[in-house]
Amino acid sequence: MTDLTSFIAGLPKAELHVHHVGSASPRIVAELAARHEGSSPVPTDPAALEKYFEFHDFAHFIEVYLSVVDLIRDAEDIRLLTYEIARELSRQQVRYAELTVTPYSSVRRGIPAPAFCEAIEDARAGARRDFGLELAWCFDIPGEAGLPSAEETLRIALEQRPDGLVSFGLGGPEIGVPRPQFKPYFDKARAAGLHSVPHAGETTGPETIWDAIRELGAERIGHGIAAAQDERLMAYLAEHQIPLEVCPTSNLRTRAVADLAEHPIGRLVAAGVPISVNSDDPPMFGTTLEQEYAVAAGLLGLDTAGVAELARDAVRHSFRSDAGKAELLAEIDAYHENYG
Ligand SMILES: O=c1[nH]cnc2c1ncn2[C@@H]1O[C@H](CO)[C@@H](O)[C@H]1O
Repeated sequence: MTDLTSFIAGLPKAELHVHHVGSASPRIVAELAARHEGSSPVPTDPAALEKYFEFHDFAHFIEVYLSVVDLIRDAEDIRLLTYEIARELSRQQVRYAELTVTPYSSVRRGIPAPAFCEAIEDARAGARRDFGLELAWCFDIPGEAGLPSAEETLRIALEQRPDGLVSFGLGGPEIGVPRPQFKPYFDKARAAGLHSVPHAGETTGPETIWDAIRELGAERIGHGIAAAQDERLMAYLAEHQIPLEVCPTSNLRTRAVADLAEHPIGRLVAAGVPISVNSDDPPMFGTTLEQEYAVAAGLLGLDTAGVAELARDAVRHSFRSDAGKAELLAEIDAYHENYG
């Protein structure tokens, strides 16, 4: 282990962009696939699963993602999945995580909204009790399912309003799914006190990010790497301190970027755009949050002080309480001071 790798491993962290089903470990996916063998294309064998998680492009990724979503059939699956995600995050010294969950997908498959919310909240209590990890939820609209899914996601968010819910998002494909159509739903979610965190500029250009800001009131942007193509947008993000949640390996694996060396993270940081580094769908992309910190450190030329600052930025950009932020920032400071 290099010095930087071991520094990253022990560093207390916050994770701001990680998808619920996309965080299912190969063991959990295999277990669920075995339970539903015959009715699902998802392989149960780990080597075959690794191959299944090789994506030709973003559309293929979403197709595979939804086949894994389809394995989750009841509230007990949700509870197990969420608790196991918390275990893995805490293993990486994650103290606070905003998990993007898509209640629409589960409710559509027959899990009632109250049972879904009860299951994630149970796991949240377990994560705090057993792992010292604070979980929060971003309820996202699966863009490919259109306006009915927006309506339903908003309804679930407002009617159930689980304690951990902090934000409202929009995921899935961007091509053919213009952001402005979702404005009424984001308006209502924001009026109810939820933060706005849509995906934008992952697979389409800077105009989608402008739409996310102007129409959806985005306070943070999921991915947003296309901002690097627009100087005026980068200046705007810097001036208004709208952070991007950057997930380098995800962009490589969905082929949003051809090569990590071409990843725009360096240009974004040089332009003063606030960023955090995140893992997105770690097992599906063969990565971890620790690995994303290492990748970012390589691309940005960071030493331990730079990596500690990256971890602080994620805390600062989070929707955690001020007291929670202060506690985690102090923990990062102490770790950095005492290291080595
Ligand atoms: O990188 C990503 N970009 C967009 N959506 C994603 C990504 N990873 C997982 N999802 C998930 O894809 C589903 C279908 O819309 C949603 O559940 C969304 O959360």
